[in-house]
Amino acid sequence: MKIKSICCIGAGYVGGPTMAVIAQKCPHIKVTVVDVNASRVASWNAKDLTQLPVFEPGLDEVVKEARGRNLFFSTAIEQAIDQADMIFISVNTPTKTYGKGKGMAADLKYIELCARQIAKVAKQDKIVVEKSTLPVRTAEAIKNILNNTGNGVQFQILSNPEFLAEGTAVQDLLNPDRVLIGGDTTKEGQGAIQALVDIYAHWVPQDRILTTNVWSSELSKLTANAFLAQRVSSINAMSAICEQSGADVNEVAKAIGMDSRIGSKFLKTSVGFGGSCFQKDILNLVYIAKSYGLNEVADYWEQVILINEHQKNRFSDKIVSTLYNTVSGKKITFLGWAFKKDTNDSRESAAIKVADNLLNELAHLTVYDPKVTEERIYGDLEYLNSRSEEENRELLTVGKDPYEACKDAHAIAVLTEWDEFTTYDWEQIYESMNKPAFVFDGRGILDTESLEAIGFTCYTIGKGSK
Ligand SMILES: NC(=O)c1ccc[n+]([C@@H]2O[C@H](COP(=O)([O-])OP(=O)(O)OC[C@H]3O[C@@H](n4cnc5c(N)ncnc54)[C@H](O)[C@@H]3O)[C@@H](O)[C@H]2O)c1
Ligand SMILES: O=c1ccn([C@@H]2O[C@H](COP(=O)(O)OP(=O)(O)O[C@H]3O[C@H](CO)[C@@H](O)[C@H](O)[C@H]3O)[C@@H](O)[C@H]2O)c(=O)[nH]1
Repeated sequence: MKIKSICCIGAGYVGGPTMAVIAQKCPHIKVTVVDVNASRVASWNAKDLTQLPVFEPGLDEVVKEARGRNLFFSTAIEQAIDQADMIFISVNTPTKTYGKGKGMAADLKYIELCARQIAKVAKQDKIVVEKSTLPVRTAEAIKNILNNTGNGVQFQILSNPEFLAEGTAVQDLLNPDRVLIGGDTTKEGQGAIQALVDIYAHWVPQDRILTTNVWSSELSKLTANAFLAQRVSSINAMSAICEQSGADVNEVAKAIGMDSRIGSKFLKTSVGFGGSCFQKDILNLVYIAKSYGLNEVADYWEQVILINEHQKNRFSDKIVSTLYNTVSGKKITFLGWAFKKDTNDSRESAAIKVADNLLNELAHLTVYDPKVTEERIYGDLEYLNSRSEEENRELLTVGKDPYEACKDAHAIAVLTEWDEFTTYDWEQIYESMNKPAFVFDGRGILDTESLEAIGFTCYTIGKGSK
């Protein structure tokens, strides 16, 4: 089957960039990305490309090339479903906040809504592709809904999880380690797999396109995230031992990473991993393990989350204990709020928890982040419900200029590894601060030796005292 028209439901961090790259690489395919969120769709259609709802290096160029040619963003969901041969479901699958599995299981209500909408609208056979990250065997539920329309339309369900990381989304999409496609072993299933393989083959070498059964594909996505997050928690656990023992976690990471069996990636210690995926997907895995009665397996993976919580708390505790056990009324400046550099996304960012802990101690926080909006920062805090909206706004201000933000601070805490933080005039910052002036580097990006030469007292995560 040759695909002429694609619809993607969900114009978020995955749907937008993924479809933009497919449209760029396959100019003969019409790609329509639809969303219920009209303002998000309007931002994707903005003339000024700096207003795209997702900030990703290089994305503006891809959108500029394809938008209006064969890439469209729209709220006309039914029309796009009707016209498409292939429909990607790329909606959010957050952790459930209610009922059975609350705080752990994936909330599949948006997925089910999509399946029902496709079932209602479709008049011709279609291939439905799970792009969202889903619990293993979700395709079964989607299939059930789609196969019970009674109108004779045939659906093939594929699993095609996305492995892009934010901040490098365009690079990851253009040059993926692998593309994973799971489908039925039937003739029709294999035909659907081939149709999707043919799309990716426009730019991805064939040997990097991996096909499996649906369940392996669904579970591989959760497994990949669990393994990646587990590496971060492992090195973060070691960072605590390094601080006590006088070892340097960067030296330890380098030493173990040179072992080709271990490898060097994902061994950078930090104030804790964030992002919309790691925590959500591991909790989902824990829930799945528990639902199969595999409690020991569930406990094993849950520990990755518990260490991550510990790391964030350890960082805020360190700030409080170093500032003579009280931060009440003291100005502390956060450099960074995003969960990693080069993204405007702050979902589950470690900064949120560290801020919440310090606000509980009545610290006065000023946050400067090059990309995260003020609205989003307050939104992140309000979501926690730890105090009233007014109290959050009283205790925390959002700075527009880093030098202004650091002025009169007792301490600076680096929460995100933005490159620009390393280029600041740190002497000027030092002059403007309260003394003693402290720097807490939660990302290990600053040159502590030169900061100490200026007069700062520094703490770097994972570095013991000499
Ligand atoms: N963010 C990432 O880096 C990343 C990477 C790989 C996989 N994933 C997975 O991809 C999925 C999407 O993640 P995201 O970060 O793009 O989420 P997102 O919240 O940025 O975007 C999802 C979009 O879907 C829309 N939507 C929800 N229900 C809808 C419906 N019924 N009809 C039309 N639109 C609807 C929402 O309005 C929203 O704009 C999740 O399952 C996530 O786990 C995310
Ligand atoms: O050595 C490291 C690597 C990462 N992190 C932190 O871990 C979090 C996640 O980083 P990263 O994985 O780079 O970004 P995500 O966009 O969350 O991407 C992950 O989650 C996506 C959503 O499922 C997957 O598609 C990607 O493959 C997977 O890397 C961030 O807070 C990072 O700062 C560290 O602290 N140390």
